Amino acid sequence: MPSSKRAAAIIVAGGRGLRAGAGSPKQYRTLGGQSVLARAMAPFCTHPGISAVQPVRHADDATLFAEATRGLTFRPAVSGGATRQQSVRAGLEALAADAPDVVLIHDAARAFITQDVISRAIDTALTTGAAIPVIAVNDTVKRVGDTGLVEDTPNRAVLRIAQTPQAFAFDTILEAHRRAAREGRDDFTDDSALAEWAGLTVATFQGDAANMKLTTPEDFSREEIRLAAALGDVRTGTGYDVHAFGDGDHLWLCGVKVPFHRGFLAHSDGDVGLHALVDAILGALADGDIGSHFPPSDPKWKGAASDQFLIYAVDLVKQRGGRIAHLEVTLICEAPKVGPLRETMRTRIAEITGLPVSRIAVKATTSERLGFTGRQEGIAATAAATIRLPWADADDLSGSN
Ligand SMILES: Nc1ccn([C@@H]2O[C@H](COP(=O)(O)OP(=O)(O)OP(=O)(O)O)[C@@H](O)[C@H]2O)c(=O)n1
Ligand SMILES: C[C@](O)(CO)[C@H](O)COP(=O)(O)O
Repeated sequence: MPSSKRAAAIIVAGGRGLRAGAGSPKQYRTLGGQSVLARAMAPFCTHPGISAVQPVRHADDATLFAEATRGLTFRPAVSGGATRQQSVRAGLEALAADAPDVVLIHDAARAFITQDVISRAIDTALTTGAAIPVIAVNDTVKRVGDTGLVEDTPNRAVLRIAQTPQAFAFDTILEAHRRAAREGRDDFTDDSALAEWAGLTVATFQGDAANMKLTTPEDFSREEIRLAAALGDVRTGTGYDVHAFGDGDHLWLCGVKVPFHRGFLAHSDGDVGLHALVDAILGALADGDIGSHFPPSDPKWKGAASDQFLIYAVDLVKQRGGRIAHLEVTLICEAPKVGPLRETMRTRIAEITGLPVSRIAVKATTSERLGFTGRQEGIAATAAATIRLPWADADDLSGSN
């Protein structure tokens, strides 16, 4: 877009959402933890080609609106009217004092708008003066009469589904809306229809099937399932391990060899930190514990380096198609001091697991000289793992399990 041109966006959120069913108007409901309105507005608020975002809400919705849009930057909302067309005009009038070159008019009910579609809207409107996003009709369409009988079958090759944002030269669409109001025309279901009536030529550009309008309860349940499937099956697991001190001159802690005046009494190398992490991952997988995968009775694991247990647990997650999002371990001991070793330990766990260091937390605490750790008889460790698995089946998602 030429830098001298300004594009603004109007988000119409003044409807009642009656077809979507009971509860708050649909634009204030959440999908995947975020309000429909925020999803619809945020890509405009952060688009570098949009100089101002003008929301239009129902006069009664000030509180719902404020809660749903917290954190976004936009012009003060104005109240809409009884129809979408009236709400659009309220938004246009609010922008008139500082008129942009083009205006994009978008339904708050289209929550899955992308910045690519917004860019196409700006570019096409700047060159044509009026442009709307469309997608092809993939089903055969019938014209059906009042009797329920099919009257004819329009040629679907020339039909398109119109979406928003619909984009226009600002002065032209404002004047068209004012004229429609003067002439008592309040029946246009989109701004393109109003522009066509006013004699404008309307161009089209490629829309996006994902940019559908949330209209019915089924739209909400389908999209909730889709978002949940995309997020995956997020699980957390916790782990705990203890080893007593024995003779020795070093400890293995979180995969790091730490010089110390004691060693661990253990079948393996006794690395409580890695053992707790392994148990946390196995817990998140609901797949037993470290003892069931590496029985202490098996001589194979005598003196074993514990990094192989962690590699094994990470592989189990991969085999299930999952990913580890976060690992954290807390060492509970009076000594050695963990603070100076923290970054080395994080780096070592990152090496073993293949995760970025930023996803690994190593913490430590004393037990205020209380209990076995306070008496320096050994070290305890707790751990937590957050993993993301693909959903196994649709039943999981519908909550019927
Ligand atoms: N008086 C109105 C009516 C609709 N809209 C907005 O226009 C968009 C598209 O309208 P629609 O999907 O029909 O929303 P509602 O009118 O809320 O739904 P319903 O017809 O089911 O009540 C929505 O973002 C809606 O909030 C508006 O700003 N003012
Ligand atoms: C503007 C619109 O979303 C384009 O498809 C549609 O016309 C709105 O229609 P509604 O009857 O207000 O849902």
